[in-house]
Amino acid sequence: MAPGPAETIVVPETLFTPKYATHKGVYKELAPTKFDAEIETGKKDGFQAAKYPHYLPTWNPEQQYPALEPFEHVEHGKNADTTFPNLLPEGAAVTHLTPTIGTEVRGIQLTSLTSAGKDELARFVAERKVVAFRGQDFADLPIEKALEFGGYFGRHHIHPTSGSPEGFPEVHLVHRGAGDNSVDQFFANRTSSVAWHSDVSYEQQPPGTTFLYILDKPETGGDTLFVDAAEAYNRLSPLFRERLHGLKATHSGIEQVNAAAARGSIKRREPVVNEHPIIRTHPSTGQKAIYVNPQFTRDIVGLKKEESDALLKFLYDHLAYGADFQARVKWEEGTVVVWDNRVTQHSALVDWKNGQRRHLARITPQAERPFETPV
Ligand SMILES: O=C(O)CCC(=O)C(=O)O
Ligand SMILES: [Fe+2]
Repeated sequence: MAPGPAETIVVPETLFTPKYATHKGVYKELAPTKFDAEIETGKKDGFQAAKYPHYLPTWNPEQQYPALEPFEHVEHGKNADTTFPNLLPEGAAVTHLTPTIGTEVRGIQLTSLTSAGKDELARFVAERKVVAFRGQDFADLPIEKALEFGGYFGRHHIHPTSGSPEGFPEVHLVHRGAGDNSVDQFFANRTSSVAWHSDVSYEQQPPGTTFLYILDKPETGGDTLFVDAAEAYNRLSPLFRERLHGLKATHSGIEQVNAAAARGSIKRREPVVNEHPIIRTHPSTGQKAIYVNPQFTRDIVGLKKEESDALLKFLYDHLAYGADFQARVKWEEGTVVVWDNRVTQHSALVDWKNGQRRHLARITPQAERPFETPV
């Protein structure tokens, strides 16, 4: 898909909370060198005894990037062999978790895939929505090699705020709970950790095939939930689908940057707001899927506030309650989970025993600008 004209709105600095103006200064006291030294000497709370210390998160305020430029995305799944001979040769054990979403694969190594195998991977994941590859050596690769693998599927997304391994801002890290009180604290003022979203949907070209791999896990808990947004679309009546066709919604990255600022963290880029179709088409399967999520979608273009809120609430509830088109992935050591952010949403679950570490790394190739095709 050729990218469309650049209509991304870059939000002026003046719209940030006043806190943001001071946070850069405050953050200087946590200059990366001191921070890194604390990690190395194991002094920083929660950073001791990591299995993968080179994957511990750092937030380097010197990582400052210009607005993302449009790029031409190549969808490798498009020309893939849909019998998957290179991805799933004889001997691969394939178990579907549910009829429409979720598959577990054992007996193959992602890192040994040829280009044809990677093309099939993109297509297989688009069809199955989320696939857990067990027994992988991926986490043991040098980070450059892991990025080289992921870079086949699209341009690496650099997250505006998240922690990343030192020197690799293209890797998004999830790290919580190591010897600290953060799991209990999490529930101090909320009742649930469920937060459905499609990653960074505010970007003009949000991610497609996405990789998340486990580095360290709690004894039990910390599963990840996924919902099949294409099946969610299929469940709607033809009349209701018709109402959704042609509508667009805004997706905003402003609040995420503001929240990071409020906790004294970094901003790698100015946040953006983009409009995307509410129903997007997958470029290789041609499936239509609901593409609004409660984390980043703000309003439906052209509707009044109450109308927009009501319609979005219906769609969010429909996705969230759809246990009959959801899958729950349990992490095992050596698991790489690959999902297609264009046709799914997901949520981490913070339900494990306080004090245990949960540590994952995400590689997030960007894909095409979302588009809608006629029915
Ligand atoms: O921690 C998880 O299970 C998922 C976190 C997440 O939303 C992501 O990595 O995109
Ligand atoms: Fe996510």
